[in-house]
Amino acid sequence: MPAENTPAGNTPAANTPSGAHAASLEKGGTHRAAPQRLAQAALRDVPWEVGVAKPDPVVVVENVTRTFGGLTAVSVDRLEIQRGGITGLIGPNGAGKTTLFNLLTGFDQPNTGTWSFDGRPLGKLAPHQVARLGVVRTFQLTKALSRLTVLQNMLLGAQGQKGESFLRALVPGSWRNQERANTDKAMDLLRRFKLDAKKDEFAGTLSGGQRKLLEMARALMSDPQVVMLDEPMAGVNPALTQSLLGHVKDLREEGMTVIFVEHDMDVVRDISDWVVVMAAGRVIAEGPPESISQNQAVVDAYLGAHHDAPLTVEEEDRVLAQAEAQIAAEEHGGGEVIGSDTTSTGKDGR
Ligand SMILES: Nc1ncnc2c1ncn2[C@@H]1O[C@H](COP(=O)(O)OP(=O)(O)OP(=O)(O)O)[C@@H](O)[C@H]1O
Repeated sequence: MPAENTPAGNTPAANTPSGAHAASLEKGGTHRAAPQRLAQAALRDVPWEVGVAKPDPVVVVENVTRTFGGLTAVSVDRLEIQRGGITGLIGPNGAGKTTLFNLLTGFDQPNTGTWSFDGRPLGKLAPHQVARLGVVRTFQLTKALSRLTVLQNMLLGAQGQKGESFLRALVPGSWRNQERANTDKAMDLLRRFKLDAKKDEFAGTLSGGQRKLLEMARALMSDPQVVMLDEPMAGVNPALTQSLLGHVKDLREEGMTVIFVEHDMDVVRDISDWVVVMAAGRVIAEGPPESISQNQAVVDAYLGAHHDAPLTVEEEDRVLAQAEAQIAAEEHGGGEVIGSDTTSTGKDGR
């Protein structure tokens, strides 16, 4: 753990506010701190250390492990998520990011450990109970039901419907009012995500990016406080990526806490207030975006995962000899040479 990494002298450059955000700063001639700046400011003096305490944690994870057979997919000793900020969760393939999301939202059960939302333990709850408390998630592969319309998909995301209650269902008109309110809310969100014109189309006809938007819109039907997005930008075209990024920033502006998994480091740098890095199930680093590329453990984890360390001199010689042997074999028309002969030529040629 990089104990020497401290924020002293490394405070992030203040973001330049833009658009509506800038307008809110200037309203009435006074400078009001927007929520985005509050989360960033609150994290400014937090040391860049794994498991570090946050000034106002909304989610706290303690000693959570999850194994599959002999494989430890998640082993997180302590992780706190700052309220009202955007936390990026990164790490090489198989690091345990999705498994951690599954655990925190009740889609999987751990071997050990506890975690809480606003001080309430969430450990034993089912996904719909976690959602009702205010923690929702989206999935890497969208779960939009392709044989339902866009609007029907939205209505599935509504929580706490009075129609769910048997007693309320006996009160005439009560359920209808709820249904109308849900539809109004769904249409508001669809307008916001520019999907309202598609409300009666089957979700299966939407593009990948539109499905991601639908999934985010549906997650908001339950008025969550914490939104967990699993690779929200994956497979989305560049135009929609900008739109999606804007929507994620909007969630923060509205005071929600966002945790998102992402592989694109430009996206991570652009929108994160804090970045958590996982590798082989563990949190190996955390800090503001600019701290991450300076962290040796992170560099090692990524290089190790991508196998892109430079070749040694011996390896270079061998690869070259193999290539020359292949070319020679093709020139002589002797296809049979490629293979074992090539290998032996490579070895002998050195
Ligand atoms: N249901 C399962 N059964 C067996 N192994 C699993 C299961 N789910 C995940 N794993 C394993 O746990 C490890 C962590 O997987 P996980 O999907 O959480 O990683 P990730 O960081 O989300 O990866 P990616 O970025 O590729 O989505 C991997 O080795 C994976 O193969």
